[in-house]
Amino acid sequence: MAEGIVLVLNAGSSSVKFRIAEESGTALYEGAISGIGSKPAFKLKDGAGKTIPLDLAPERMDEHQDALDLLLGIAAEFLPGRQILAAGHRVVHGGLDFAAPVIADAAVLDRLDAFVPLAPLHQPHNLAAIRALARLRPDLPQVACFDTAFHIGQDRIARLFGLPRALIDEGVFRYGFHGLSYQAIAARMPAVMGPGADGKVIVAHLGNGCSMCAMDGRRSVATTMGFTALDGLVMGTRSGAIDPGVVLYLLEQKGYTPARIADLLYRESGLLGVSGLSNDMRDLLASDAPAAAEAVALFVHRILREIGSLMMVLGGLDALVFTAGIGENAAPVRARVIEGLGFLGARLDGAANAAGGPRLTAPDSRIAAFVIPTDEEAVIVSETLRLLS
Ligand SMILES: Nc1ncnc2c1ncn2[C@@H]1O[C@H](COP(=O)(O)OP(=O)(O)O)[C@@H](O)[C@H]1O
Ligand SMILES: CC(=O)OP(=O)(O)O
Ligand SMILES: [Mg+2]
Repeated sequence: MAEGIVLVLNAGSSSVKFRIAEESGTALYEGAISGIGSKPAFKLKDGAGKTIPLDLAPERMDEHQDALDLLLGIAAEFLPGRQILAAGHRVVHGGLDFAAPVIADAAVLDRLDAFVPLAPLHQPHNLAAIRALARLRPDLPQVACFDTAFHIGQDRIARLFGLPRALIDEGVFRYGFHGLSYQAIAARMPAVMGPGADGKVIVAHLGNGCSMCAMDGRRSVATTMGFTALDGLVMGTRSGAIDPGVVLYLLEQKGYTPARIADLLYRESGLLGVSGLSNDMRDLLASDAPAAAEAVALFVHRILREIGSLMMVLGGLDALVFTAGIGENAAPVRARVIEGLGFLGARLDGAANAAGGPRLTAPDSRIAAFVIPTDEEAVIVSETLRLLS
């Protein structure tokens, strides 16, 4: 009998990234459906990364359900006779309740609804994709894999805010995110870094959302994101950490509504807000506008400040790992971060950095730096199969 396949979905606000994998984990196809709610675009690649030209996308795609319909059609057309065994999903917020992947049945979905306000850019779409697929394929086992789970073993002190105990007791503390990415990196680190992988390492996930994770023995000991994915670094459209007094000022002095403030902090700030130009690091690096340069400078400055903070939690720093869209591709950003650690003995290897690594530092560098491409989808495939077996 032909091997079954696993469908992986990483649903965002207007897009669904997907992978179709063998039971062995080998990727057969992957891609993204973007433009949900407007004009859809469809990208498909084979397992070797080669683009497959397709003219399938309809004129309009109103809902995630339409995207999933399209995806199931693709699976049937390209993999005739293959049975879909399960679907695995990235779910950004699992709160305190979910420390490991679970079968996402109706009762679990109802509990996960509670975290929608804490991850408005992600959680509603993650859950919508699971529900849409459940309507199309009610018998298909669906597994939710959480971005918060990797951080759950952190010391309690690393997770507390200095807030009244009653709020702490109801779960207002630091959860941290990008855990599927950090899990993928932690698994790859020994092959790329050797025994140093088990030392004191800071992983910088710099994508659309940005965070850093301090790892010791490849376990999370602290991270820059907190109760929500707004905290920490400057991101594409999110502010990162700001003085909470700014929120009070907007509410009390400027009459902003909570919804207006949420839009401001999640969608209009970060690189986009500071540059007034774009949320895309490529555009900013190519621009000679002073505000674009300022946005990039702030992005790097905030990374360096947070490295300082995470190093103190680790009690030192052996290595730095860059990953995700900016971390994997933006050599000028990596160079500025590594040069910022020069006083600690970090020595950039400019040619290696320009070539994309994996090692970015000279042999005599006291802190090693690497690029390791992330693979959230691979983690979801293996977790989904593990849960089902
Ligand atoms: N060649 C590049 N140079 C600089 N930045 C890049 C490059 N390629 C991608 N990026 C950045 O990576 C970001 C997307 O990161 P990615 O990890 O794919 O995001 P997500 O998966 O969260 O949507 C883009 O917004 C862009 O700023
Ligand atoms: C949690 C988060 O910020 O995810 P992303 O980077 O995919 O937006
Ligand atoms: Mg991402």
